[in-house]
Amino acid sequence: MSRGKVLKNPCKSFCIIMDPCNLSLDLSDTHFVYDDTAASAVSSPLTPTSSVTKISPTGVIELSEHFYINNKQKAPIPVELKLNGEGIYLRRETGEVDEINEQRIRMDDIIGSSCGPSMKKSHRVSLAPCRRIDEESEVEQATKKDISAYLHIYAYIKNEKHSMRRERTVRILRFRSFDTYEENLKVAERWHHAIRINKAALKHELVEKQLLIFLNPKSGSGKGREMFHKQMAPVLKEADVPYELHVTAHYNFAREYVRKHSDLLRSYSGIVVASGDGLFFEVLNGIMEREDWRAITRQLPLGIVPCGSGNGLARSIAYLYNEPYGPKPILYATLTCIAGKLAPMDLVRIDIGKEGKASEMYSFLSVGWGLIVDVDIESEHLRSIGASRFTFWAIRRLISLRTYKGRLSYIRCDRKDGRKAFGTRVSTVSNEERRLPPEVQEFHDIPNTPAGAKEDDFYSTNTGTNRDDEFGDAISLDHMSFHSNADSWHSAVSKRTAYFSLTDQSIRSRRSVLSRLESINLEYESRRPPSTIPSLDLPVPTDTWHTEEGEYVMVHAAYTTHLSADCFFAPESRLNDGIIYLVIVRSGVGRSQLANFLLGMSSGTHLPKEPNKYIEVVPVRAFRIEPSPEREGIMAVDGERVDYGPLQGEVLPGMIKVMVPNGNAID
Ligand SMILES: Nc1ncnc2c1ncn2[C@@H]1O[C@H](COP(=O)(O)OP(=O)(O)OP(=O)(O)O)[C@@H](O)[C@H]1O
Repeated sequence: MSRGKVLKNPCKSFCIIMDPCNLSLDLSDTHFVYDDTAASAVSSPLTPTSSVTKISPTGVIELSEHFYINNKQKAPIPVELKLNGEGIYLRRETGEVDEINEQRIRMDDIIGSSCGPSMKKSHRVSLAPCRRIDEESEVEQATKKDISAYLHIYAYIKNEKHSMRRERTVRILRFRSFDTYEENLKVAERWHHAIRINKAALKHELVEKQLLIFLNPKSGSGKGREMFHKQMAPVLKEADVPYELHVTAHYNFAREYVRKHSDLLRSYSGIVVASGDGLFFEVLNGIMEREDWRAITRQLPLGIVPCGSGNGLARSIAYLYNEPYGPKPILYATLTCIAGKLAPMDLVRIDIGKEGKASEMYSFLSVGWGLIVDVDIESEHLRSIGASRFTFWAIRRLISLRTYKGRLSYIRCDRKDGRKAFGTRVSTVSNEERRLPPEVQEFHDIPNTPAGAKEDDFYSTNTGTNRDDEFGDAISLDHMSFHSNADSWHSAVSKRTAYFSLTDQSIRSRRSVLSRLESINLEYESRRPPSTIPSLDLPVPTDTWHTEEGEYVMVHAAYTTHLSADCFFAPESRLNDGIIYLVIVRSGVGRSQLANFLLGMSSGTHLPKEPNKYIEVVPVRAFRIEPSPEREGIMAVDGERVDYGPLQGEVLPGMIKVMVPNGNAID
């Protein structure tokens, strides 16, 4: 919202007609409405002669109309109202100079509108779900007493003073220029329709499909249901977003649903998880177990509404788009999920265990070994005391500090090279322009930068545009660098071969071998994303990997900025940077240094600015942890405990699409 003139007399300003910014969605009376007819003219209704409608070449509808703020004490105040693709512009036509006389509400901030007869307070409360409005009797009532039709426009505007808050604002337009309610309703519906069309133009589509929402009634404080009905459902209703709600009945309920549902793409416009990070992990892995995982990850966006205890992903998304998180994270995240904006996000494929006990999973948040996961998992039984369980247990663990021996390997990747390393630049390159190295010529789409173009022209940006080919292209480039001298790389679980390459010796009938290999590659590709690193059974190459052996207090790999709402763990991380931040704390670190590290995690000041012998952060694109078997410990993926033993992770850049707020991502 921008204001044209300095407010000198706020009492007379437009704010008198605003719903009082009530974030808890108490839909209390709005005392003032904009009438399309001045009160003095009601006895002889006027047809609004000033109404103007235009349709721009892009399909955006422009409407303008004069309204009045009727005031018992004073003469009606005329207000000019314009609606276009940018939003709503209001100008109060008054000669007085000591008042605000302009307002703009951005289309991005408007979530929807509704129109109908007067909404009495009791009916407004009925925005809460499960309550039915008897529309006929309402219309009858309205026609008897009030032939006006009302349009409610709902917006959530960033507070100018506290930009880290959004405030609910309702504008009510009253249409009563005509003799009957039906005629007035038609005019109101024209505005309602125009808002819908203009919002859709902003999203570049009119989404008619419904959202699939999973709600974990047990997550966080266990008030998931109540939070949904009080904070999410009213916003979805105001935005007129259709949805199908599934309350999870048990562990893996959501995973099974997304894995088995035959046609997710045709049924839903996106999946929203109203829960903690644990349920998001379930949904993600359910998708990756599907045959059509590639289509789903490209086309079906995932959203999260933080109802859990950790909420690292929701906090990271809000941070990266400079959006408020508290004091109403559920409300703000719901607004994010209906904003219609998507961004690619990296995943990390995790391989665990060897010798017949191998398993794989897809992670979006972190992998932990040592101190942080010990504190998190071991204090699980103290959940009832809330967030202070972490402080309590961290102090305990600082006093009796444990260290773990093991081997750590990784492929280093500088921040500025994160995207480059994976070749995500290539999706704009056509097949004809792609040049292939001799050993794989003709059957792998390995692209190159076209002549004359700068490499940077092809790097993906973090703007959330649709880059459907990102992941596929990333695989191709990696394949080029890793597979040219091998007959095959085995997948980490070693049951399947992820990718085949072709050496000169193996070519007898080039065409037939090529087509056979092509089909094998396609088959495996459809089952799972190809691996670019050796399986856990095989040693890592010494030329591209760095390996060290030692004793560690912890090793934590993070790929979102926040591990939980109050743990700002990897401040440099971006949703789609292709980087895993490996934070290593080595044995020998002083207790005070460690205490400062733990205390600094909430503000992101825990990582040393200068190279440090004991605490180090390394940007990598793949890592392997091999704990020494002599001591048992805890390992966790996205906060969930996994089998203790060898584990490796490899980043899959831009693998899924997530719902993000309107506005630009931070650099
Ligand atoms: N009805 C249910 N009963 C028991 N467990 C469930 C149910 N629904 C989901 N779960 C499981 O509960 C686990 C934790 O859920 P979730 O992550 O949503 O909450 P949380 O642990 O409070 O939050 P966070 O992971 O952010 O700390 C998940 O592994 C999920 O699979």
